[in-house]
Amino acid sequence: MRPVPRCAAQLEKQGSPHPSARPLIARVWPCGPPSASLPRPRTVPASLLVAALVPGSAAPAPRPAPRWPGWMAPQRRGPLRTPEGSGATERRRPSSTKKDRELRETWRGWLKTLGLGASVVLASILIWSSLGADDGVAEVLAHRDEILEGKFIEVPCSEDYDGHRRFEGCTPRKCGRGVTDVVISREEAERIRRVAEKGLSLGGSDGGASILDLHSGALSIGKHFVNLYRYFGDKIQTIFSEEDFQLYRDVRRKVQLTIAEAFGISASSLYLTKPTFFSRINSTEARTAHDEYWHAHVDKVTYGSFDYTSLLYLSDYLEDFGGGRFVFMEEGANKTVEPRAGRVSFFTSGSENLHRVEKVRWGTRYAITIAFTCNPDHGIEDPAFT
Ligand SMILES: O=C(O)CCC(=O)C(=O)O
Ligand SMILES: [Fe+2]
Repeated sequence: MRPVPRCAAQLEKQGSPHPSARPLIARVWPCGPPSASLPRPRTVPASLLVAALVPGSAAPAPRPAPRWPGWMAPQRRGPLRTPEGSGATERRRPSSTKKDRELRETWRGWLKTLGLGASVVLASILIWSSLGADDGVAEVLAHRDEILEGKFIEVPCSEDYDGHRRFEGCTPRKCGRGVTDVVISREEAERIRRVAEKGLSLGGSDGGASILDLHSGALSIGKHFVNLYRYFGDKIQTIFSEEDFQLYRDVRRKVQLTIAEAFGISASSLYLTKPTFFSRINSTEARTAHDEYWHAHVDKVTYGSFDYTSLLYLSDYLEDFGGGRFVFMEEGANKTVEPRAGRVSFFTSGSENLHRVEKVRWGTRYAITIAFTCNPDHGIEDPAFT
């Protein structure tokens, strides 16, 4: 039996003779990290956390082997031990011994304070790294609570586009990433989220990640996918309405204009490409590779036709779900986008924008992936109410 392909690259290798028969979802979630040199998520052993939080709970450090003369030296610095009540030492240096004791007490106090302070700092660092930024996040590009009119950061283009046919005036020469909260209203986001909810309520993955692709009809069900349009036939007309599809078209058009403006290209040179899908992610454990949405990937590698990727978020980070932030991965300085309903995040699809999604820890996260190609041969029509 042939192994189930996990991504476009594996599908190509298997050479499926009927591209339309391929499980579309196999192109949706990436194969895995493209490079072995990617920063690995940092995890903190629980024992370390406990040790840092509870003074004295750390396992005793192994005692160094006795070494002459160092190991014995501290004993000579202290007062000489004499039989109790003999008073020999006191008689010899009474005032200096009292001072010594006071000095030792003071030092002990200082050391205790210092140790406690260090433990608190260490514990804070460990908690922060285990709960929040699980892969060395250094900077938040877009906070959930801020309303960004348009933030754009240019980054040098990778060479990924050279391996594909170039379309001057469209294929990225200027690369980067942008976030805007003013293109799609929260009300529109809520309406489109309801479309996602009703579609996904017809199925849903056994694992934590489900998709619904209104163009191809792919819908996660259990450990598989069905074609919604074939599976539900005419009943689909009672589930979705023409307004739902009109809403998708409006959103797509607005996002297309935003991308064209940000990258200084004509909107008419961009074509919607596949897959375009709603995603619903919760904290249920993954059951198949299709549920593993968190791997770092490059969209141009994963999906092939993508030149510009956009994500429209339909729920709020820390209100509807925890974890699940989008992370642009950069050496030593990852950048996060915290999802917010109505927030559009867009970027050129090459490896200049290697990214991943943090695992969702609680709640449910909804988003739509809408991408554009410069190659008209890879363009698709808007999803339609058939
Ligand atoms: O949902 C997201 O934030 C990102 C999804 C993603 O990376 C993708 O669809 O390729
Ligand atoms: Fe992606």
